[in-house]
Amino acid sequence: MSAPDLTPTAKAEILLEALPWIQQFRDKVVVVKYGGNAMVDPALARSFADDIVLMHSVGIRPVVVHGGGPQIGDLMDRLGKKPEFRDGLRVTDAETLDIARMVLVGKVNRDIVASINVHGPLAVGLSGEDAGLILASARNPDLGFVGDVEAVNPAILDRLLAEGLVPVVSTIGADVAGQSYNINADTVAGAIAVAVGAEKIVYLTDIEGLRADVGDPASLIRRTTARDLQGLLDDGTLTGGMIPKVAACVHAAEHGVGSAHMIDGRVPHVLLLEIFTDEGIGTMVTKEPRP
Ligand SMILES: Nc1ncnc2c1ncn2[C@@H]1O[C@H](COP(=O)(O)OP(=O)(O)O)[C@@H](O)[C@H]1O
Ligand SMILES: CC(=O)N[C@@H](CCC(=O)OP(=O)(O)O)C(=O)O
Repeated sequence: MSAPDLTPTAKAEILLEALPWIQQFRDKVVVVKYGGNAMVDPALARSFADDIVLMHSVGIRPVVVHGGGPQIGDLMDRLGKKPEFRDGLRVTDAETLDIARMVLVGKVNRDIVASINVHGPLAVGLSGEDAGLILASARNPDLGFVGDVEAVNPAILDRLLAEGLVPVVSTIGADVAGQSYNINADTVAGAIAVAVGAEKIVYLTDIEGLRADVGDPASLIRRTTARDLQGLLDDGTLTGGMIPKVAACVHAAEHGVGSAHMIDGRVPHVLLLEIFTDEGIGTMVTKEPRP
């Protein structure tokens, strides 16, 4: 049913349903990981920007961490390079690092900042190299310039948030010698959520949530705990891009982030449905079981 079909009372009830959630999340930091697969449609990109601005307008402090895997893949194709992944991570030689940096920092970040700032001067784009935000180290020599998050220095984010701005972070980090690394965006989002003391982290992806059986849409896991997910990671049930995502949810939930969510970024305004409705949406991960 579209909004004009609702009675005035029904419309008011929908708005009122948001009230306790607005109160609960007021002044809290919510990290939103915007996956590359969830940003391919321009209408969805606009609905994402609307949701971030609405969250900000009711006093939530969003931090956007974005991916761009498919967009990096597209430019690699155009340049005649073949993407290769191991356990969900892109093997990154020096040329691929340049491509990832150009696409993430130079294109995807700019597009997100621009779409948020249509609503007012709110978003500031930065990469993990800015103001020492992400100290990286080489993850494994076989993967080339793929980084691990060694440490997050959240000072620049704290300053931007204190100014009422919305940081939009690209996931390139640097080591102490200034060497850049390509870091999986799910991993960075989890580490940033822990470092800024976020109340919640939300992953927008291209599937409705975590499935117990990837081939069976009816097997959506609505609620789970960090411990149960660690079991899935250890027994090899998860594949591809879900591995870093689930590992990051476990890390966040075990290090003080109230809840981690995996939701379907292909659904317009899915962020609002997750944050401001009673039933939520997708998969919720907490440290302890919740009713
Ligand atoms: N158990 C699982 N439940 C849901 N998705 C899974 C699972 N295992 C693997 N996947 C895959 O993970 C994909 C989402 O991860 P990824 O492609 O890295 O997205 P993003 O670009 O949002 O980070 C899904 O489209 C799905 O194909
Ligand atoms: C090391 C590594 O794999 N880095 C990722 C960074 C982008 C990313 O994570 O994007 P999504 O969130 O859209 O998948 C990559 O090169 O694709």
